[in-house]
Amino acid sequence: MASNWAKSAEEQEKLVKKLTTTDITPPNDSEGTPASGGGDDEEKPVSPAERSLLQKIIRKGLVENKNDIEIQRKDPTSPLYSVKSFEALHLKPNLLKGVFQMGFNAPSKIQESALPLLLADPPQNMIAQSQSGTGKTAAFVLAMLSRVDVNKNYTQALCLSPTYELAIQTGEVAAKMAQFCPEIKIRYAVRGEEVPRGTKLTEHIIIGTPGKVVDWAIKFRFFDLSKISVFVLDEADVMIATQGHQDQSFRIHKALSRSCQMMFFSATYEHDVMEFAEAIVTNPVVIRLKREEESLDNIKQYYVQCKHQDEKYQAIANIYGVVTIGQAMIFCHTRKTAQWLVERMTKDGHAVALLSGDLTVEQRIAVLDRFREGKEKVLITTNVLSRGIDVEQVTIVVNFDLPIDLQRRADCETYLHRIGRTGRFGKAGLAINLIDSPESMEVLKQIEHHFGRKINLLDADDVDEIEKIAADA
Ligand SMILES: Nc1ncnc2c1ncn2[C@@H]1O[C@H](COP(=O)(O)OP(=O)(O)OP(=O)(O)O)[C@@H](O)[C@H]1O
Repeated sequence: MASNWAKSAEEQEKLVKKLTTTDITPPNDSEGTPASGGGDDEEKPVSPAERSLLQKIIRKGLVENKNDIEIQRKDPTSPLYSVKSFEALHLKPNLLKGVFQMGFNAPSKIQESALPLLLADPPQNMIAQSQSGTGKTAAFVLAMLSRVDVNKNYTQALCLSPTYELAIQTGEVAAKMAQFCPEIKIRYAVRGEEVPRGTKLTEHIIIGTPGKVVDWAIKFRFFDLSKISVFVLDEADVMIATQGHQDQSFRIHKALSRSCQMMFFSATYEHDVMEFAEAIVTNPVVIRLKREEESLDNIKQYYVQCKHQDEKYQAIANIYGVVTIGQAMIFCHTRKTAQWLVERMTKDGHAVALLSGDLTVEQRIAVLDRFREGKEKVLITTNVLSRGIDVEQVTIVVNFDLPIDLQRRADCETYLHRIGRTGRFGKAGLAINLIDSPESMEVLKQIEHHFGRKINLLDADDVDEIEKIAADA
């Protein structure tokens, strides 16, 4: 196993070298200043757009959800039904072929209810909210692809995405789904894309960012907004978090025809998002799939008593040495600790990945891509960077430092998010907390008390025991 892990060490090492200094003395602030507390060790917060992108990159497949769909509609005469198969949607055969080619056997929960409405005649307006990964993008991409009439050579479907990268992600889904429909033409309206003055675009679908779409449609009239029959506003919650995007979206929306079908997607359901939604979408059907609560059921929790940072390192090395299945994530309090740990593990010949605020967006994507593909078994990160990103394939979570808030008390919400799993996973997980001071022991006690669950002591030298526990997880 160690050789497997070592295989990719070289590539990872290149990244690490860029990021770390040659000084590998243990940082003495691992339980020190909370990450949000300032200083040059502080991680910069990740923007909602970037978080959403990273989440998409690391995701392996559909996020399942056992909650029931909630549907509200103002017009009781609008048809409501759900489908259990893609065949039941009567798609164009080549489009259906593309859907199956992507490995989609049956509609996801949100798709079961959303797709019949999105494809209905007369068209229905929709506001849909469900957490990232539940199949929203695939749903509206399918709706756009089915609605366009390829005999008309002008733009008929428009999708607004908050950023360049998110628009590209959506475009890639559309290209895959339309792989057997070469007659459907798609164009990106994003930075770097230039169109000569006076051009009339003939692509059926445009996926772009609001600023570029305002330029192309309103300023230069490369396409006619009044001829758009499907308008999608994706990642609305991220959109409103980006300065100027909401106003630009309204400008675009104003130029659409009354008969244009409006679809509005968001991963969250806050008041400002819903206000935005209602201003854009008239007489909508609102579909909502609540996030499943995370829980500590099926998670085995342990702590390892260490005297100092070096012993914490040793504990990690022991765990790394015996774990042969699954992937692990190690959380450190500060960037400095994370970098120190990565450097030390790399020097000892272990292949580990570092997700750090020092990386550019492209580097972060590269790190997460490699981790998703299993090229590294261990991902070391700080909380600031990874908060809100679900890493489903991880079976072992190590808290090199326990999460604490500004008052240095246990941050139980973060602990639950790092360790917890929703019902969808079914399988067990393993959490190991490294304790090296009376303060960190106190934080552990607060966590135990908060969740009403005992966290057992584990001897990090007892490799047989660790092996057994990891194998059961
Ligand atoms: N019906 C399906 N069957 C199997 N996999 C699916 C299905 N629909 C979507 N997926 C896959 O599930 C993952 C999540 O889907 P999708 O990106 O559409 O979700 P999303 O809700 O739009 O997420 P986000 O909010 O991050 O955009 C993707 O990898 C996608 O290929």
